[in-house]
Amino acid sequence: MTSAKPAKTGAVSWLIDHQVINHGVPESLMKAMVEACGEFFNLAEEEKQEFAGKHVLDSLRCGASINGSTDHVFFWRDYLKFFAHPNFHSPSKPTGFREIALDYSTRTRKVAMELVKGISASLGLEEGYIEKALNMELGLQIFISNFFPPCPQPELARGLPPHSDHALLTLLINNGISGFQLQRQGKWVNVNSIPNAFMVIFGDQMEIMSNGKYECAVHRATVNGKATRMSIAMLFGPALETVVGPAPELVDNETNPPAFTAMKYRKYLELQQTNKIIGKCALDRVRILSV
Ligand SMILES: O=C(O)CCC(=O)C(=O)O
Ligand SMILES: [Fe+2]
Repeated sequence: MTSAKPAKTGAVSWLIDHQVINHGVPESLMKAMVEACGEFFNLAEEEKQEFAGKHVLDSLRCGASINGSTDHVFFWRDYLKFFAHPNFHSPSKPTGFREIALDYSTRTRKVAMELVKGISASLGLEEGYIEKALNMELGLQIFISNFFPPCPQPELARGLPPHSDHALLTLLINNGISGFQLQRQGKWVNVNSIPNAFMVIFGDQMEIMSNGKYECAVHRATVNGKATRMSIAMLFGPALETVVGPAPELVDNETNPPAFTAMKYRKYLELQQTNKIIGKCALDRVRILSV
C-alpha cells in the first residue's frame, strides 16, 4: 500500500489512497448492497442465529465482534461473512439479499481481476501472471459486512483492531460515515472514501507474492457516538489449495532474496485464525528474517 502505485489499467482509474473510480459497478448496486446489509443486521437475533458459524473456513457466518481479543479494548461490531467464490454462499434472508449480493460479488470480481492484471504488469510480470500463479479461477472471495451501531462510549471501544487483510486485495466501501484509518509511518490517518469509489487495500498475499514490493496495508475501524457505520469488504484471494510464495521472477539470491516462506493459502488462514487469539500478525510467521 505504501509502495509505488500500480499503473492505470484499461478498465479503471487509480486515484490517491488507492481508490478506484470508473470501475463499472453501478452506484445503485453499491447503495442497494449497503442497504441490504443494513436489513440483514436488523433481522431479529433468532433469525440471524441460523447463520452463526465460528471457524474461518465456514462458508457462511455472522456474529458479534472478533475472536479472542487479548487487550482490554471493547469491540463494538456485528459482522456477516460468506464465501462468494468459487462457490456462492449467501444468507437466504432478508428477501432479495441473495440476488443483490450475487450481482455485487460478480461485478466486483471483474474489477478486482482487472486490477490484478494491472498490478502484475506493474511488477514487470505478464498481465495474466498473478491470476495464473495464484489459481484465481478457483480463488477464494469473501464478502464481509461490518455493522457498527452508535456507541455510547466511543473512546473506550473499537470497531476493528489494527490488522491487515489476509487475501491478495480487498475492495472496500462504506455507508458514507467515516471511521476507516490506515497506518502510515507509524501514525493513524483517517481515510475518507470518495463517493462511489472502491478503496483498494493490499493484503498479506500481495506482500508475499510480490516479495515485499507491495506492502499490505495495516488498517482499523473506529466507532462513533452518533451514527451507525457500515462497511463492506470484499476480499479476493488465491485458491485455498494453492501454495503462495514470492514470485520466482521477483527473487534473486543477491539483491532480492526471498522474504517469505511459501505456504498453502488454506494453512495461512488457519494460522491467522490461531494468531488472532495470541494477538500476533500471521505475516510475521512466514517472514524470513535476514541474519
Ligand atoms: O470498516 C472498515 O472500514 C474496515 C473493515 C475491514 O477492515 C475489514 O472488514 O477487514
Ligand atoms: Fe480489513
